Amino acid sequence: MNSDLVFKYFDHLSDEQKSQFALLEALYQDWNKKINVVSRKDIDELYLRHVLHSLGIAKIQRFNEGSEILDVGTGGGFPGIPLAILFPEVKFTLVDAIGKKIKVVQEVIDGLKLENVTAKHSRVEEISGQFDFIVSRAVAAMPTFVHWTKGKIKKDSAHERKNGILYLKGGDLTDELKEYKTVQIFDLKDYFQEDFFETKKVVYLPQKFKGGA
Ligand SMILES: C[S@@+](CC[C@H](N)C(=O)[O-])C[C@H]1O[C@@H](n2cnc3c(N)ncnc32)[C@H](O)[C@@H]1O
Repeated sequence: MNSDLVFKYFDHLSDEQKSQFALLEALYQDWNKKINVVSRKDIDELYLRHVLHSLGIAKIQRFNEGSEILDVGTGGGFPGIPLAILFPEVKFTLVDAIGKKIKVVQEVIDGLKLENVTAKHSRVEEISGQFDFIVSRAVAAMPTFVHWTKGKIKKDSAHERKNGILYLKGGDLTDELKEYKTVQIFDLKDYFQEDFFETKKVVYLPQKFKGGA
């Protein structure tokens, strides 16, 4: 499996973007040997389980030039790094509480020569500034996540869709999301045909909602 999987679903990429996507495998293989940030099984399927999954957010929301996106609990750089390659005119801040993960993220940023990404070693609660959208995968249940990110979303929207949270989640979310009346759930199987996406979703929570924190 290689970066062709990405090109299958995302055309109109520049040569630079194509080479950045192609370079991800070597960069992660190399860094993962030194600092384990991606499981062995996942590194063999990097383009499916990490890169394409991260880009699922882009199938739901295209970010406008100049907008600012925060990736909370980015780990090895997901979903932030693939999105930053896809949207070179958008400013990304990738934050994680574990320093060695941010070290890998910084190495990948440098290796790809990405100029639109800042990696920060911090808990998200301590991050200042406001963002158009907050993206994430596999960090916390929605109520905790909403609490952590309170006040970090800009009020004025630069997109047709209201600013808010775009969270990659899987499985049955009925219970976790029951208090959020305005939540919208998008099935990634409607966009990607691989079995991996059968249960995968993008959860969109607009900034203002009833019943939340
Ligand atoms: C399961 S990993 C997911 C990593 C990445 N998002 C992915 O999907 O591959 C969860 C990450 O969230 C980070 N994390 C948890 N709570 C956090 C917080 N309050 N602020 C920043 N990072 C946090 C952890 O350090 C860990 O790297």
